[in-house]
Amino acid sequence: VSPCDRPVPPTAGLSHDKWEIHPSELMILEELGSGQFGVVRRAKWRGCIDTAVKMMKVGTMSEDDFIEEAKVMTKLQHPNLVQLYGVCSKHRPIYIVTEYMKHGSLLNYLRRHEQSLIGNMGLLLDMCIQVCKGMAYLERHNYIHRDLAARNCLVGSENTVKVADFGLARYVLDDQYTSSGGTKFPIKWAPPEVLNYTRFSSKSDVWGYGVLMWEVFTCGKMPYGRLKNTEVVERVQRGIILEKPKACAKEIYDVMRKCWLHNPEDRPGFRILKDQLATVAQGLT
Ligand SMILES: CN1CCN(C(=O)c2ccc(Nc3nc(-c4cccc(NC(=O)c5ccc(C(C)(C)C)cc5)c4)cn4ccnc34)cc2)CC1
Repeated sequence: VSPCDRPVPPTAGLSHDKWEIHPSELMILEELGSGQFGVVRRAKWRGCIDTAVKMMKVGTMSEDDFIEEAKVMTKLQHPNLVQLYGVCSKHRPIYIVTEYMKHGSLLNYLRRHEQSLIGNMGLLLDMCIQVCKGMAYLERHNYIHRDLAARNCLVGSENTVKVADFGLARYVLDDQYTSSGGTKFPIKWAPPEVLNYTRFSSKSDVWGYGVLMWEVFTCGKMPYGRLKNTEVVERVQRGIILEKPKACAKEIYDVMRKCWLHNPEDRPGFRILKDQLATVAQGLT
């Protein structure tokens, strides 16, 4: 049986460091995007498995800590999580090799397909439910994402949506990104306890999930429009929340609002959210 017909091993498989991938196994192809973190390119692994390879610019992350954590991340396997296949850590820059998602980020997908998506509440809700399932799996494994947003979810074939880069934020060295006062900190997706005490939890991920739902039902609008981060912090502290998107049914907005309850304990967990959204989805058909 050719390797291309065998089911994709969730990790590098055979070698004793099953999370270590040898660069010779990768055939690097076109660039998918880039940023201050480095470059992402599509690649064929072992001749046939489509992957995305993040080539992390030296100095952007604490590499040894990440490589240690990669052993845990490769064990997180769910249909709505972008699978980490392994890392190439014997050279610099290190490569982070994941499954390939052919339609790119959920944020760009929403913006590019707004015309065909805006009236389709059922499809938008299904995207939210897929993300919720991936997040419920992470919650069950006591794994906190720390940067859940539409930009960090990816779209594959048949409108599959998966959560990407879970936990990666812990290894970013740029304190403009990691500290809540930094210019790159995702303020608009952060709850009060993160803004004030950097207290991350699955319940702070739930707040970010509420904002992701808002992004989905506005087809990729920027939350709080052009408000400056300081103005958003002030509003969030005062309990002012995002308004209901036009294309969103009231019972869906009611779920979003629960994600934005001031006290983390009052917010539903992802398991509860999944059931509530499934109930709303039944009501729509
Ligand atoms: C018809 N359209 C044509 C245009 N288009 C594409 O070019 C396109 C197609 C597929 C793409 N797929 C992926 N793209 C990416 C990708 C692309 C660009 C940038 C990034 N960025 C990152 O991965 C990234 C950025 C920042 C950070 C920290 C936490 C350090 C701040 C961590 C990670 C990822 C990752 N992937 C992982 C699995 N699949 C993909 C991305 C783009 C989409 C389809």
